Amino acid sequence: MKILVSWYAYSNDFAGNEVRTDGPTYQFHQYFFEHDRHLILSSAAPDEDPRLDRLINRLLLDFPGRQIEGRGMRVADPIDMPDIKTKVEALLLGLSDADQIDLFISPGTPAMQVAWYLCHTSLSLPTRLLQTRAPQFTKTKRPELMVVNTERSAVPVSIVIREGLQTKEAKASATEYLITPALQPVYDRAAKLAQTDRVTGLIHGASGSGKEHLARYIHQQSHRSAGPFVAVNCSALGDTLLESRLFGYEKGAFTGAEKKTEGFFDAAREGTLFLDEIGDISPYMQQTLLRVLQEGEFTPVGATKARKADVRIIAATHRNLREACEAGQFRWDLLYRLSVAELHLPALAERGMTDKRALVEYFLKTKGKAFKRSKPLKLAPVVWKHLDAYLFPGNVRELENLIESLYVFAGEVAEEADLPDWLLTPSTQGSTFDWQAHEKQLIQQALAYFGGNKSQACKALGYGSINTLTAKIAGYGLM
Ligand SMILES: Nc1ncnc2c1ncn2[C@@H]1O[C@H](COP(=O)(O)OP(=O)(O)OP(=O)(O)O)[C@@H](O)[C@H]1O
Repeated sequence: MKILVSWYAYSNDFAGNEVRTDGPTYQFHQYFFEHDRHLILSSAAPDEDPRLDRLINRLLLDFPGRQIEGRGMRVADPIDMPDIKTKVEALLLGLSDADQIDLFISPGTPAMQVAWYLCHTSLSLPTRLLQTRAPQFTKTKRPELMVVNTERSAVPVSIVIREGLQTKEAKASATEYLITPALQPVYDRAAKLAQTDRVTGLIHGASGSGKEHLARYIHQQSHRSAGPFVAVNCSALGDTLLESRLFGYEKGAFTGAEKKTEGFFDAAREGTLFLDEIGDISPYMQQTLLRVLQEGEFTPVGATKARKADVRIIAATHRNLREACEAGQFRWDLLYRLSVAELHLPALAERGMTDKRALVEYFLKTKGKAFKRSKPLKLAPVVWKHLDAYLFPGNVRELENLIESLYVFAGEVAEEADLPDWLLTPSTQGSTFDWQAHEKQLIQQALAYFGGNKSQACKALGYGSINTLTAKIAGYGLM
């Protein structure tokens, strides 16, 4: 899909209240539009710009059948470049499935043009920068279209950003993050998010599935990596404590506030603030946080002046926040603010057998180093079978802890006796291993876990095709 994105020009696209047919937006449609969709941006709040509606209606009237949409970007100050950049970055990330995103840069303020330029050079999205030359400046007396050649323009900031990104790649080395095939799409998305400066991310995933790990990855890949990464578990703190910890407080703000204290927003300045279990915060904190996200400022408890928040927020939750919103427990407007870039981490059982085995190998290696073993621990075949059979409801953390405990208790080779009881299912215990009973039980467990969904069960069990699973289900009389 080919998408065109542009601001509209407040004066050049209008003469009074009338749409100008010699304005840049109209002329683009008249001469150059060959796109599947045009997103026209306005600095007003969504659905609050009658001029934008007028422009779109006129274009649709004169160029019927075109897909043209308006988007209110809520930019309070049209020359506030960092704010504009953050907002268009978020928008562009949401279009990341497009084959081509053409940024028509002629309409808009210089700050808007610079923001387009920076997005084009710093995000690895399929963007092109397009400009038009007005007819009065061309020999043909028709407007001309130009693709801006960014390779030849030497704007230092883009070079700094690119160099910055390269060093960060080296920093987040492959040994810290095991990116298995099932995780690749979510880590790819995370890497794109990392290239933006302040776009907020929302990570969904069950407990122990690696949400904080992924948030750290985004931080380390971003140009904020030189700054701090601060993680806060929101569910562990009540309202008053959470508020004072997040925003800090003034001396005397409440009983026990003996000296002015900085909060996590200060501690994470120029870095990333990870808000874990965001789904558990109270309605009061939801409202407070929404204000901070909207205004980019926070006020320490007891202070009268607000401070600029220079952090990227990544939130995480194990809850389904849409359902929580429907049930009236979470604010839709906060969800929309947080979920500019949503990332879904699969539970370990959904990631399939190959992924699980890769993780076991990975932790055997990394924990071997941590425990200063000359050789990594080996697992007896029967131990592998137990691990295959177990669905790890506690996800990666549970698997990691298990390998650690084996390093503590096992010799050079971990045997069945080294495994904790809870991991041994009755059919897998004992010296004469009954593989068929074991496999039957495994299939039953997987089907129950995935609510009868065969394709998910098939993936978790590591069978090559669903036919294999269907045949086994029939063979074991599990129909
Ligand atoms: N891709 C990965 N590569 C290596 N280690 C990982 C990966 N994902 C998770 N881990 C490890 O698994 C453990 C659990 O991860 P993490 O703490 O990020 O989970 P979480 O989803 O944030 O958990 P919770 O919801 O309970 O806070 C950590 O020790 C982390 O290092």
